[in-house]
Amino acid sequence: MSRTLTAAPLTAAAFAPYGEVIELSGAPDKMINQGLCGRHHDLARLDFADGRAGISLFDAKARHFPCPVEMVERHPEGSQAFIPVNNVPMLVVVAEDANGTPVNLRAFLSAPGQSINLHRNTWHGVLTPIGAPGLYAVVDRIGDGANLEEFWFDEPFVVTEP
Ligand SMILES: NC(=O)N[C@@H](O)C(=O)O
Ligand code: NI
Repeated sequence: MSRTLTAAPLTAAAFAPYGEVIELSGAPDKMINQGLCGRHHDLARLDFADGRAGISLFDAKARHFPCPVEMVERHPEGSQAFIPVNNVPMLVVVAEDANGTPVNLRAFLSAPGQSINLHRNTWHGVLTPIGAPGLYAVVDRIGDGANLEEFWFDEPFVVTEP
């Protein structure tokens, strides 16, 4: 089985089974602040079981293509959003679940200005900036109990650029 994936440009439609792409698209839902700000409202489905939303900062090392992917993980108790502070693109790897095993991996490369929100319990690669600085705000669940399930591949996948 080929262990090479080619990253595709990230689009809301292609990513829909896994989460939302948070980006400006069309006119704002509402003008606020005396007409000086457009509000693009409620762009992602946040979901936190038995916990609360938290905002953290991830300062991640830069990666580059071809990029090995040794594992994917998921958060059974909550969604997770990655918001670039410096507009640095990220490699987003996601997969379907087959009875606890990730299958049909897909790789996307975000464009500057794009953020993502991963739906609860969705297999994904860890935050992977393609460039520096890899500073991202992360909105995810803060709460008790385990919220991280990892799956390590016997042989890494390798993701090539679009
Ligand atoms: N483990 C952790 O906090 N980070 C991961 O959830 C990730 O998706 O990067
Ligand atoms: Ni995660």
